Amino acid sequence: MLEKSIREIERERQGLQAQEKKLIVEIKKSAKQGQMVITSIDLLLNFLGEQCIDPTDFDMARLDNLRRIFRLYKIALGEERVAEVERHIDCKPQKVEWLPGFFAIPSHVQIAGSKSYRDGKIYGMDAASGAAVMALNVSSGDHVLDLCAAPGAKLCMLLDILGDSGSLTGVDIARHRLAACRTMLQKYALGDRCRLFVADGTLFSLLPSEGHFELTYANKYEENTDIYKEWTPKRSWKERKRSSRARNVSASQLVPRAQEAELIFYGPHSGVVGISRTELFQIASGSGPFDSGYDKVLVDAECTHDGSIKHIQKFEHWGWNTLERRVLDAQRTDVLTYLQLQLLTNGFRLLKVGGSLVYSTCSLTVAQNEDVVEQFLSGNTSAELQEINAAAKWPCKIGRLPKTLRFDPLTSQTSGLFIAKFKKLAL
Ligand SMILES: C[S@@+](CC[C@H](N)C(=O)[O-])C[C@H]1O[C@@H](n2cnc3c(N)ncnc32)[C@H](O)[C@@H]1O
Repeated sequence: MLEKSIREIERERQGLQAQEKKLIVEIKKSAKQGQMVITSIDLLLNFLGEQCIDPTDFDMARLDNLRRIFRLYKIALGEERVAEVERHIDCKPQKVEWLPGFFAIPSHVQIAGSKSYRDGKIYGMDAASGAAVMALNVSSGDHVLDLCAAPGAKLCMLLDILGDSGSLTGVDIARHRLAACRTMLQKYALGDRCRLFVADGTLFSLLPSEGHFELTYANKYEENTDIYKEWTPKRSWKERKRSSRARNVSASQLVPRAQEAELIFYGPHSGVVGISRTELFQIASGSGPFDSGYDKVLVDAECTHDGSIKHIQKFEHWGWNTLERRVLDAQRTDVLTYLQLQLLTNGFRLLKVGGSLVYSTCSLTVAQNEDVVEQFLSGNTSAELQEINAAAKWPCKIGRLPKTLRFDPLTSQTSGLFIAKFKKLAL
């Protein structure tokens, strides 16, 4: 009975896909014949055509059939667990050969209801996003900053790679999104070396806590309210009041100041436990360079998400008429490119000399990618674009600037993503 209805649903889905495909072909034909049937899908095709994707190849039905990708959590524990996942999702996952720990399954197979997912053994993550993390080349002991961290797929992968040394600081301006990120850390038990701040990444100024501070007997047991004890979801009344005061101040201004970064989570080995509030909130002032900056910085910037298949597919529910406002609006793009440049500049300011930064967006527009990179390079003489060595084996294209990379659904069988990597030189 159940099997029959699943089959029916699948048939219906395929029917809808075929209809949609026909519609797109018709739109293209009409446009070619000069009958101006301009619809939002057409606008999207034109928009993508002006960027990197050939609109004659771009078809929604094909995107819908792209494989679903998941990452095996704690791959160091062995890939034999794939057999267990296979039992739980009732489908044989295929290894993504160019990206360790990543597996592909057909798009109709859902992982969210499976036992492997519920038990925190796998999480859904696009392979291009995995590539952005790999490009950063994080090694054990690194102090890493993720400046636009929520909802946290890249943050989790970074922590997984980091293992049991170093630290990770996750920052995001959206409290509810960062709270979801905290839930994810707890689900996957990855939070040991992580601290999360609600803050504006364009102003964030806290350097990594090197974690030299041990929680002494005295400050563990004495009533010293200025020293961070082990994190507990139930915060003291005093602490709740302090953060609500900070929130009110930030709400009354347009953006929070760096000092108003609000700590919403920290693990026992994140360098927070045992230090005082004054020590934690020491501000990196000026434009650097700082000896004590971060070894690696990820700026996975806010963007129009036009390369994200998941995002574009949401317009089927939101209505294609909202596309112009949400994706194609030139004014919104201007605001975003300004934000992207500010995020990149501040992330780079907090980077150690010799350290690396990865800038990525899931937009395919030149304005949000190569143009931002060019502007940034022209104002930062200590920044050098770096070759991403691992990319030699990746199914992606070179961007419009040498050494930058572009993933797109057709070339890479992934969501769209732009990646650029920089090194900070001593001047
Ligand atoms: C593309 S998403 C990041 C995705 C995330 N890296 C991941 O892998 O799950 C961009 C994020 O930037 C955040 N954001 C937007 N403006 C920001 C700002 N000024 N400072 C910090 N984060 C910001 C958004 O709230 C959003 O969560």
